[in-house]
Parts: sequence; structure tokens; C-alpha cells
Amino acid sequence: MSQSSQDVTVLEELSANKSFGGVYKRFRHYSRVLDCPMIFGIFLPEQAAHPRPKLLWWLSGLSCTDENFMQKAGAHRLASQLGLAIVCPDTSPRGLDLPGEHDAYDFGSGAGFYLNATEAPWRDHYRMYDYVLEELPQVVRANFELAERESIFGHSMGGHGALVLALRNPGRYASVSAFSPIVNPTAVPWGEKAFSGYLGEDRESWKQYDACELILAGSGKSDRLALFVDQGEADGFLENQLKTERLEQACAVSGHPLWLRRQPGYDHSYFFIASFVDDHLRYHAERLD
Ligand SMILES: N[C@@H](CCC(=O)N[C@@H](CSC=O)C(=O)NCC(=O)O)C(=O)O
Repeated sequence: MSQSSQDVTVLEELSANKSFGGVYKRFRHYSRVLDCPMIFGIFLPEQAAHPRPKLLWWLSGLSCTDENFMQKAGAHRLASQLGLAIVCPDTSPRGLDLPGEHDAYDFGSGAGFYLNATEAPWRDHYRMYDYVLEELPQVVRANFELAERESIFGHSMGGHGALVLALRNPGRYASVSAFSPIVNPTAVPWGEKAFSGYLGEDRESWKQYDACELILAGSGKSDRLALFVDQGEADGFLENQLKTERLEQACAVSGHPLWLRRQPGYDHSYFFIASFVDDHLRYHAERLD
């Protein structure tokens, strides 16, 4: 069977670790959307107590794999109690060797930006928007018995991904939240570098992947999903890359509901995420009930 005709829902189990009564597993599958093998992680709460867990997606940031959140966020204990299944996709296609793909932490491997690239050579593989929105959910649902509703959260580049996916797909997610998200990628160095490489120089086309632009464009819409955002005030990326105040401004102008918490002294790391992840898990669990 050729790779492109492989059944994407067939999983190869790579590891399984019991954790807080549940189980953390990693799987490899062939992604037709990305045209390469991909790995994802899933935490499943105890089967007997939660036969049909609620589904929560986590999107990680630059330089991460499917493993960072599972190993560092300390989310398993409460996810197990709340009956949450958490799925962590990888942050880019893998196993390729496109020109320059592995040269920098903020472009190429580990930096897919949850978009569908239109520029060569990226467009043949870098389609993380479709992968996270469509293909991986099909794979996960074909293999695990899960509740129908789903929610999404993420960090930094992954916070950007979570906000964009939720804003562009009203009704799809019961709730969305983010730690230290890149909120206005079309106007900060990380986003400008990635979007010009993946999407080309037409800046109009970039706006479909920019949370602030989407919020401003959706001004007056009635079905706006509230955004829950935690941002550390001692985050070294806040001033140049994250610019949380622009999200505040866009939401204020558009009347988009935003619950923004500025957390004094916290930086951009997983120590920040671990400090507040319980609040996010409870927030999503309540809205998924
Ligand atoms: N220069 C650093 C930058 C990588 C980094 O800080 N990545 C963050 C996400 S930043 C925005 O998307 C991260 O989550 N890192 C992984 C971790 O486990 O902390 C570098 O490459 O080291």
C-alpha cells in the first residue's frame, strides 16, 4: 500500500504510562493531510469512572513536540478527576527535510503555526490547520470513545492556534483558552517571519490566521465565544511578540467577550502553565458538561 492510501486512523502505540488513575499514551499514525507520519499524545482518565471522557485539545508552542505539555504542565491529576481526555498534537509536520526546515526554532519543524501554507515547498506538508481541525479529530474519534463536545487551549504559538481555530469555527468548540498567546501574528516578528514564508507576501491572506484581525472582522456577530487568557507580566516575549494589549483593544472595539488575567511575576515557561493549568481545566470541564 502506498503511503498516501494508508488508513490515517490506524495507530501504532509507542508508549503507555499509567498516571493518576488514567493513562498517558503516545501514538504514531500516517497523516494524509501533512503527507508524513505524525505522533500525538493522549491522556485518558480512568475508564471505569469516565467511560466517555470530555475532549480537550492542547496546542503547544514553538520548539515543542507532542510531549512538552504532558511532561511539564502537571495536568493529569485534575484531568483524571474531571473526566477530561487531553490530546496533544505535534507542532509541525515531521520526518521531512525541506530546505532550511530545521535551521531555526521559529520556522519550519516545531513551528507550523497551525495554518495551511500556500507557498512552495511548505504547501505540500505544512497544513496544521486542517490537521488539527479535521484529520486528527477523525483519527482520535475513530479510536477512542469520547463525548461529542470538545474544547481547545494552547500556549504561545499554540495559544494563537487555539484562538484562531475557535474564532474561525463558531460552534465547533465549547470553550477556548490560552496561556501567553501570540494574538496579532501579522504584526510581530515571529508571525511576520512565519507568515511570509508559509503564506507569501500578500498580507491580506495573513489575516485569516490572526486572532485580533478575526475579532475585528467579526464585530457585531452574535455567536462570539468568550476568550479566557492568562498572561504572565514578567514574560520576556510580552512586549515584542505577544502584545496582549492588542487583544484587549480588539475585543473592546468589537464587543468580544474576553477574560484576561495578567499574572504578576510569571514568565513564558511551563512553570507558568503548571501554576494555572487547573483553572483552565476547570473552565473547560464546566463548559463541556
Ligand atoms: N529560543 C527558545 C524559544 C522556544 C520557546 O521558548 N518555546 C516555548 C514556546 S514560545 C512560543 O510559541 C516553549 O514552550 N518551549 C518549550 C518548553 O518546554 O519550555 C528555544 O528554542 O529554546
